[in-house]
This record gives sequence, structure tokens and C-alpha cells, in this order.
Amino acid sequence: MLKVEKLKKSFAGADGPVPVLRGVDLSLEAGHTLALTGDSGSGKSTLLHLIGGLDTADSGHILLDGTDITTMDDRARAKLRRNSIGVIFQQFNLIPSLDLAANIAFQARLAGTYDADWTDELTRRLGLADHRTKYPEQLSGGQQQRVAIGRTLAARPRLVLADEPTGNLDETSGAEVLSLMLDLVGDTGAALLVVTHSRDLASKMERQLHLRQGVIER
Ligand SMILES: Nc1ncnc2c1ncn2[C@@H]1O[C@H](COP(=O)(O)OP(=O)(O)OP(=O)(O)O)[C@@H](O)[C@H]1O
Repeated sequence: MLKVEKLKKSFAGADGPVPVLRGVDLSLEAGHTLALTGDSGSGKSTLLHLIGGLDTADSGHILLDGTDITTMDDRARAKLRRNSIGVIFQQFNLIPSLDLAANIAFQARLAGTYDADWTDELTRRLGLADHRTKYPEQLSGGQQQRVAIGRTLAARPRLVLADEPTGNLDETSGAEVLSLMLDLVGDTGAALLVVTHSRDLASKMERQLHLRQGVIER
């Protein structure tokens, strides 16, 4: 479902462009999970942003179910992002003026895929049912992380991209949230790509790839 080919990306530096991704190749099938590890600054988040359509590559291809998103215009990419790709950021990005229930429903409503039963089930399974009317600032970090996961999965994306999804949680709640995320992703048949520093988290994914010096280590 996801195929990345010869992907390159540089950022402007004081002495000219600094290459971050030097030709990344990877693939991920529907219903499967993949961990991407690599040293700090190796380009993991950059790669995730490109796959998520949040930034554009210098060259190479990103195929989502056969459609090349690198050749799409901004509007088409935004639509694809809304309808097919779910991104879970480290910093939650919840909407402060919306309560928990509205935050969880937000993306699904935008995508036109809101399903009240599925959203209720997600809210319950994420252990958030008693907090529906609370606002983000009234929630703990772990609860906010679970809302961010719920919001993404409520829209039933085909591809879920997660950047350190348990980075702000202690070990026990991190493990709980991860196993819940794997169950929920399994239930929706989505593909999951997780960027992480944690070997433990990476080992819970079916496959692990390591990014080093701008390429996937073989
Ligand atoms: N918008 C930007 N402009 C300039 N340089 C950038 C930009 N985004 C990232 N970089 C640089 O690209 C490199 C890779 O950054 P990236 O955030 O992708 O790494 P990472 O592997 O996710 O790191 P970490 O594990 O620390 O989060 C870094 O050297 C960073 O400074």
C-alpha cells in the first residue's frame, strides 16, 4: 500500500543545501506494522512528514495504493491527507477549545467518515469515556496522547504514521497505549509506520528499519 522510492530531501544550510534523505526506499503492506529507528537528526521525522504529505521531497516517489503523492498539487495532497492518512504527533496537537469528544471526532468529521458507534468504542477502549466533556488542558499527558490516537483512528485512515507515539508516557502507560494502538490498527486493517528511539517499541512492530546517513541500512 505504501512504497517509497529513491526519496531525497535537503534543507538549506549556511554553506548550501544539507542532504538529510539521500535516497530512501521502503515499502509497507496494508494491515502490517513497521518501525523506523535512527539516531537523533537522522531524518526520521522528515521522512514521516514527506510520507504524510506535510512537506515535499526534492526527488523520488511516494506511492500510496499506486498513486504518486509527490506529483500531486497541494489541494490533492491535503485531500489525501484528510481522507487516507492519519498522523499521530509527539506533541498531540489537540484543539484547546474543543472537549475530548469533539477532539476525537474532529478528523473523522472533516473527512466525512464520522461513525458514532466506532468513535464511542474507541473512546471506551482508550479508557477516556469518563472524560468526554473535559478540555485538553484538564487532561493528563497520557490522556492527551490517547485522545490524539483516538482522533486519528476515528477517521479510519488506511495509513497511520506515528512519531514517538508513546514518547511522553511512562513505561507502563506507554506499553498499554502501544498495545491498544496495535489492536485498534489491527481492527481497522490500516498499515502502521512508527518512528521511535525506543528499541522496545520498535521490537513490537513486525518489521524494523534503521535510517543511517540518509538511507535505510541494509
Ligand atoms: N525545516 C527544516 N529546516 C532545516 N533543517 C531541518 C528542517 N527540518 C529538519 N531539519 C534538519 O534535518 C535533520 C533531520 O531532522 P529530523 O527531525 O528529521 O530528524 P529525526 O531523526 O527525526 O531526529 P529526532 O530523533 O531527534 O527527532 C536535522 O539535522 C535537522 O536539523
